[in-house]
Amino acid sequence: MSMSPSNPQIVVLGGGLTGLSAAFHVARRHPHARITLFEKKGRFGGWVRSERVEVHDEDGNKASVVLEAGARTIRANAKPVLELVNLLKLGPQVLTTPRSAPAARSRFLHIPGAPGLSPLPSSLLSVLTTPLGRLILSSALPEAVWPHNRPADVSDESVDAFLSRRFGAEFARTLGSALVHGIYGAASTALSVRAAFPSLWASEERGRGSVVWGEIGPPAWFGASQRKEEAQKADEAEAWEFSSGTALDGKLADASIISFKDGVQTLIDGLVHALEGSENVSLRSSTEVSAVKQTEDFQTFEISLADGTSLSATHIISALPLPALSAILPPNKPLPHLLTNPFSTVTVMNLVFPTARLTAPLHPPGFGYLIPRPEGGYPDTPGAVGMLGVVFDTASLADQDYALGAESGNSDKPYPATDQPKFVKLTAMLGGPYPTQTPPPSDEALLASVLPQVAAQLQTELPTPSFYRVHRNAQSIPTYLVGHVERMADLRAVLKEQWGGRLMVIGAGVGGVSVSDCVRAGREAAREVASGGDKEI
Ligand SMILES: C=Cc1c2[nH]c(c1C)Cc1[nH]c(c(CCC(=O)O)c1C)Cc1[nH]c(c(C)c1CCC(=O)O)Cc1[nH]c(c(C)c1C=C)C2
Repeated sequence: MSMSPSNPQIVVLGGGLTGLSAAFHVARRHPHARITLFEKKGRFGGWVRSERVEVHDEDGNKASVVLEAGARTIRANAKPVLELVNLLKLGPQVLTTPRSAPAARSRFLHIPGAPGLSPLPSSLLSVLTTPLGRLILSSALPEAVWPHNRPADVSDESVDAFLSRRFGAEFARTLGSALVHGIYGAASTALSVRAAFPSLWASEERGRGSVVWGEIGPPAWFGASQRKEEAQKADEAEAWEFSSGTALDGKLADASIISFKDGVQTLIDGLVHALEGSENVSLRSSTEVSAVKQTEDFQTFEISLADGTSLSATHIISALPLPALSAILPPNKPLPHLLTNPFSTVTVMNLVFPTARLTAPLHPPGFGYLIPRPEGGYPDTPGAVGMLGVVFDTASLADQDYALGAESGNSDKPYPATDQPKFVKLTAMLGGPYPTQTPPPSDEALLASVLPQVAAQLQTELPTPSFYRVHRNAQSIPTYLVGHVERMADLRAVLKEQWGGRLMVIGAGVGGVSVSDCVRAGREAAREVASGGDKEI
């Protein structure tokens, strides 16, 4: 079934990054469609939220600093985001971190119970000389000769089970759990490897049982050159609109990650601005949708709003969290699997420290550190605040911040790259799979618990922060449980057969939690609207 050419009315549910991207791409692709986006809250952007705050120290230094509640950086090769940056003309706002910068090269783990930080190897030499390098080597070498050991009836497993099976339990706990903390804020024992790291799963198949060979195997054996060609063709077919003649040119050469002068919220503000300027789009915040139903011939939806009004639509793109979508579907026509996955709650604590009186840097140069699951597992009862990791934000995002006022002698200008900033920002990430106290501790109590932990991990004395902010991102990141890929295929089939492909379900709950995944999902939904739901979500 294809989009009715006469008067398509498209409703987008949810005003986070996915919903806004969907509305933007639909508006571009279908200029004759009427698009209405509903957002329950009073602001757009969902979990993306940047704020600029003024900080000062006791010596009279002042600065303007950007803090993030959610995502803070984006990979420089994230084509859906680069395209959006280009289309929204946000190139001049983009900040880049070069691949050679410590923030791109140096990462650390803090192993619970052991003092300080352990570097993750970033060169061949460090593979041989660091404890984590030796763990990687002593797990990867046997893996390469370990026979195929995936049971024939296993079509998915947890990240922890997968890594333990191939690389051993210590590797899985130390590196696997830390990685999963840093992306999903979840337990690697629960997360599906096929859904979260499909390339690992595929590598095992390509390598005839060995992930290592699947990753690095000789090209002729595994058809690597053919794969590269296929990837290139797929890329061309995508027809990304950002290749040349844009302000991004040059900026991205040698960049590893990007962000924006005023934070990731720039993407949201750019989308909202563009959509508000579109005649065929209506953005409705503070508006709750209470029910949706579809006529039997699949042609029309009736969308009821909490204020008692309603409207009709030919298509719905839902970018709502799956449980929120479940709550507004007709009770006699539920969709499968919307309530299967749990969500993790990640508490984000932004900390800004004054540095003028420090005699040594607050932390080593690098991106930050992740903290693996403790050897004995997560505690059963809430105790000290469970820490997942710390990001050294100033290392990659110093250009967002600038000195203020006469005392600095550097009024309203970005910190010169050579200057030691007078303030350093760090973000502590807490919660996830650790049990939480009810009621949650106050911000002051949380700070009092986190500061000594961070000081011990960094093996330094911390000055009193000039500023801190706590964001409790409740139920923010879905944990794809084992079997997610198959369940989503089932969901797609039902959407096609029982909803005529006119209800599209996208977003972090379905197909990827990164900024790039969200933008890509919105872009693909716009294409799907035209094809009547034949494309895979
Ligand atoms: C609010 C906390 C978040 C945690 N994970 C995410 C958020 C928003 C989502 C996320 N984080 C990363 C990825 C992968 C990105 C990609 O591959 O393109 C995703 C989807 C990686 C990542 N983790 C941390 C940072 C700074 C980054 C880079 C991207 C980003 O800015 O989010 C640090 C970090 N995030 C979390 C924890 C516990 C943590 C620890 C240091 C949870």
